[in-house]
Amino acid sequence: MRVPSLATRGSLRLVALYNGEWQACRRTFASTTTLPIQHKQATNHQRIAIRPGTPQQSLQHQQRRWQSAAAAVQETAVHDPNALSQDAIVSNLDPKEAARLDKVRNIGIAAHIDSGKTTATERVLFYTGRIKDIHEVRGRDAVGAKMDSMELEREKGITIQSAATFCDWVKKTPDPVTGEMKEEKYHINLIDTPGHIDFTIEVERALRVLDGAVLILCAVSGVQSQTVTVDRQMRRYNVPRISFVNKMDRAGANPWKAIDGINQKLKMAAAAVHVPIGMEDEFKGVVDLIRMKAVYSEGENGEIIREDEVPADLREFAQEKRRKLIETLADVDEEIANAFLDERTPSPTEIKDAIRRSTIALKFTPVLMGSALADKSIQPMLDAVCDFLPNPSEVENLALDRKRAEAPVKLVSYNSLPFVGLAFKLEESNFGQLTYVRVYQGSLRKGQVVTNARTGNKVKIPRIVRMHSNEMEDVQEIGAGEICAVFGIDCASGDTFADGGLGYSMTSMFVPDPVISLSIKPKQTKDTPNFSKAMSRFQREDPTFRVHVDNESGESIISGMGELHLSIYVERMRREYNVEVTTGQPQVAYRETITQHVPFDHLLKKQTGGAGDYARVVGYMEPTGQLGDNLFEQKVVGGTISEKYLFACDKGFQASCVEGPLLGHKVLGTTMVINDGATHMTDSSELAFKTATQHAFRQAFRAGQPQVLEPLMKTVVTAPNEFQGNIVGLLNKRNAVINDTEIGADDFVLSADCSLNSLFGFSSQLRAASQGKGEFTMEFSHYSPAPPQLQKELIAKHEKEKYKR
Ligand SMILES: Nc1nc2c(ncn2[C@@H]2O[C@H](COP(=O)(O)OP(=O)(O)OP(=O)(O)O)[C@@H](O)[C@H]2O)c(=O)[nH]1
Repeated sequence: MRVPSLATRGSLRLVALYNGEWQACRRTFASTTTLPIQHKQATNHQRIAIRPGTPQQSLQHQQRRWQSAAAAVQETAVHDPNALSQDAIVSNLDPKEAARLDKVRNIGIAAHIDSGKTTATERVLFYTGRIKDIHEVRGRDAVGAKMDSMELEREKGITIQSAATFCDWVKKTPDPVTGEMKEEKYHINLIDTPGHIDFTIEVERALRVLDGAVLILCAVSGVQSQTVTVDRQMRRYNVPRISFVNKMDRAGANPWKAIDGINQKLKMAAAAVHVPIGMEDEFKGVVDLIRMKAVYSEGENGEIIREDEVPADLREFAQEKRRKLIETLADVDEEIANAFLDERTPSPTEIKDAIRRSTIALKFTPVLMGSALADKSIQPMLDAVCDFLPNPSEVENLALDRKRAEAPVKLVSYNSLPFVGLAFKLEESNFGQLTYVRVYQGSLRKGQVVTNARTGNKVKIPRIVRMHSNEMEDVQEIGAGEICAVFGIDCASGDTFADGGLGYSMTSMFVPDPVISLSIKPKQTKDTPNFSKAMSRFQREDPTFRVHVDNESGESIISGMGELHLSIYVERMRREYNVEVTTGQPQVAYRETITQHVPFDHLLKKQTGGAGDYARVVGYMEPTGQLGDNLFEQKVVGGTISEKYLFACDKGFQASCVEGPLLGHKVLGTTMVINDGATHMTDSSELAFKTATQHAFRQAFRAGQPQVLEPLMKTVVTAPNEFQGNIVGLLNKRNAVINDTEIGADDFVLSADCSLNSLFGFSSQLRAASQGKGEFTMEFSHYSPAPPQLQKELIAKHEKEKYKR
């Protein structure tokens, strides 16, 4: 193992623990070393100490030393990742750099459909001075909210694409002793995400790159189906969240039900940090339970925040909820637990610190309350973002070092370290392709040359902008831990960019498989070039939107996450590319599998003059057990088939799985084992073994009691109670399995598993059965055998089409 780097120069000493010894680091500084190398016995692993120079040295001079030292520390980490921890670097950050990062927040707003994400973001932009007026989603002025910039979003009143913006929030806190107001300015990068599951990739990639999130819940509905999905996505990327119960002005608002939902359905410890003052149309503000102060939103747009004593009629209730908050914190935070055991009431600062610690540790979520539409209590939510969500240096981000067998390396949001950034979203704009980049380490400057880790291509960054919905602001440089967009780089969504020498790449986001597809073609052949352009752009921008040409019919098939998803692209094609298209019936992404163990012994033997084809494969096929990935195994003993030919067999198996024998859909949950065979001295070839395997696969598959599988969707229907009978009837007709029904004061929520196939046209029937008041969401759950009659029909139809061709 290499001795870690050692840097000593002037009075700056950088010492690192290595093999149980403290050693000073020497690297770039070796030639100018003026201090002797330090050797100290130490027992404490993972500690790095960087000591500043003497006070006589200029600040700038010291600063440079700090930066070089930190670069050396990271170099040490690269060679011996165990030599230091991120905490060590962070705790030794240049104080100026640490102060900058402390005031940066990268957050996302995510929630179930229509919970008020865009409306809340509009208020955030207004109160931070980014926009001059407030415009509503589906508002009467027909302008639409700032973050819904796409024409279709404004028309439909839904968010389709996530939109990024940034703002500065000046947090005002009274000094606990003097009562004097202290102002702190925070820089917030914010992404508003869509709620519809059809656009789930937008949430996925936003959460991949954000450090914290605001989970919005509706005060009437509480935890809803997509809240559960968003919760899952937040957990996937370890994103700490604060929760905001919105719509407190609505009739039937009940924030305590929402909090129960977070505790029970999301299994996340949650407690209110607010108590509402007034409810429904009497909602005026909140009691801050940490400081025990009433906070009113006043003025025409709630821009004036007035603090007062807690109203007398709420004091007891507020005390009870404060105790509940402390109790919940005691379960997740040791310091509060100790105070609780000592029967001591923790101070407001202790409570605040405990909320911050446990939120960042993903053990707790503080729950705030307000109403975005009624302009109430949004500023306290912004304060909570600053108080409880992490700054970029408090989040662990790893890259894989490809030069060292993909060993994980911790990235540090430090401007002077080599640059590492992740391209998480692509968008076509009037000025060319726009790539959103999260800078994890180092800074990115205009004109800088960076390397795409996937392709190895070097690119020069021609232009950097900060996005404000669809507007942009040019910047020369963007610091570590921030989000920006760059023009003129060719890449795919999820690519890592890094400074030339670094072989780092970051793991990308989770991309769900499409579940629905339809055939599509332009109505007029003259539109074909524009049609192709649109298709390739949409595919580049959205990894859940796929296009392929069907081998048999020659038709273009688009696939995506749901009917709405595909219909939005069809509509965008018309509006943005002037292409009218004809589409076929939506098709379900079926799968095929076998249900029985089948042995095979297949011989391919052809003699057509010259060298022939010879390959014999023997083995068996069987269900893998779960409907997961397919598996190829070779158990050949005695070398009857060489490695090279077995590799060809594997290829043949993989190719067979792409188009199943029943319907031409993908194969799932099938294992093929080859345990014997025969090879001919001259006639065997890789092609012969690949073909023989494909033949054997087809025959064995048909003999293995094959089945057509269809996607089952987790379906959640919400409607007024009086329509429950009608709706249950509708679902029964579709053979849905009803898992749960929750009856509220006005509405009921029904969860069922229903096949995607039987859900086509469901939305219009639901509307008819509930006087337009019912809503439903669906999300892919799992594959399950299709009903036998449907399987027969599908197979017969496929055979007929094959025969026609
Ligand atoms: N009563 C009431 N209505 C609200 C409130 N906040 C938002 N709304 C309304 O709820 C509807 C949905 O609001 P949006 O802000 O578009 O919700 P969203 O979560 O961004 O929607 P999607 O992104 O499409 O999922 C709009 O009609 C808003 O006016 C609120 O605090 N109170």
